[in-house]
Amino acid sequence: MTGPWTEWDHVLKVDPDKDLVEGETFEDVCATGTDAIEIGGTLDITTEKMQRVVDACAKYDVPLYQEPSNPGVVIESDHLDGYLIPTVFNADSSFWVTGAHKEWVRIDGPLDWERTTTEAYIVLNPEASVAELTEADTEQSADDVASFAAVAEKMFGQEIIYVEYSGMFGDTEKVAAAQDALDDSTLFYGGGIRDYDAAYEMGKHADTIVVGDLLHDEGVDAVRETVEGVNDAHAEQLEAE
Ligand SMILES: CC(C)=CCC/C(C)=C/CC/C(C)=C/CC/C(C)=C/COP(=O)(O)OP(=O)(O)O
Ligand SMILES: O=P(O)(O)OC[C@@H](O)CO
Ligand SMILES: [Mg+2]
Repeated sequence: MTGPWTEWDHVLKVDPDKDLVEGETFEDVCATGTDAIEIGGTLDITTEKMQRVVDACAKYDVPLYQEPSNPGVVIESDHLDGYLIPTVFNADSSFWVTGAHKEWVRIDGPLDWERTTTEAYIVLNPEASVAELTEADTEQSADDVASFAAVAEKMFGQEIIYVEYSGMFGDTEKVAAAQDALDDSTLFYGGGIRDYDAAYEMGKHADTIVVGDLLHDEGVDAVRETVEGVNDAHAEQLEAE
């Protein structure tokens, strides 16, 4: 099974707990050229905040995905193309690998399986809320990261492997190592992409870059530059092939 993410170069992650830059609208957000919008964050997320973003983006044609940080914030909406559900491969407790998921299925199942896909996270910035929450073991060498990626694809059949540096620009060597370890899965990279050059640089290693805080801090023009950065990196790779 292959999903639409195999075609994505750029994902914009909208945090429903954070404001847009003054004067900007969700219409502007949907017109940045991003391939998909993922709605989620670690802290202070509610169904009301989720719903507000989904409703605001509904009439534009960019694909919309919810990325819930816990089962309690999942919303049902025809406007959503699907649900991207994190599972944190280097979390301290199995709760963040399969436990929260089991509770979700127990309480709300059977789920909308057709529209539900997991993302195998490898969390690498110890300062990020997501690392603190899941008590992730962020001390991972390039070899470790590559091995996690291989386990996720080959043993657990994960379609999306997500190297997560939320809040900081990561180590390109580790992202490249993850890419080398994968055959078919899509490699997402997220964290600290703030301009064209950072998007271009990570675009050389990742299949898809995820841009988050920049939208809330700098706004849509800065996001559009990151779309250009990753698109240029991928176009050059195609030419070189
Ligand atoms: C079973 C269900 C429905 C959910 C569980 C999903 C899991 C395992 C969540 C744990 C990891 C997590 C909280 C992912 C949320 C997405 C994410 C990484 C958002 C970015 O987080 P940060 O940038 O660290 O947080 P803030 O921006 O909110 O500070
Ligand atoms: O907010 P930033 O640092 O862009 O990170 C993006 C995303 O990977 C967060 O989950
Ligand atoms: Mg964040």
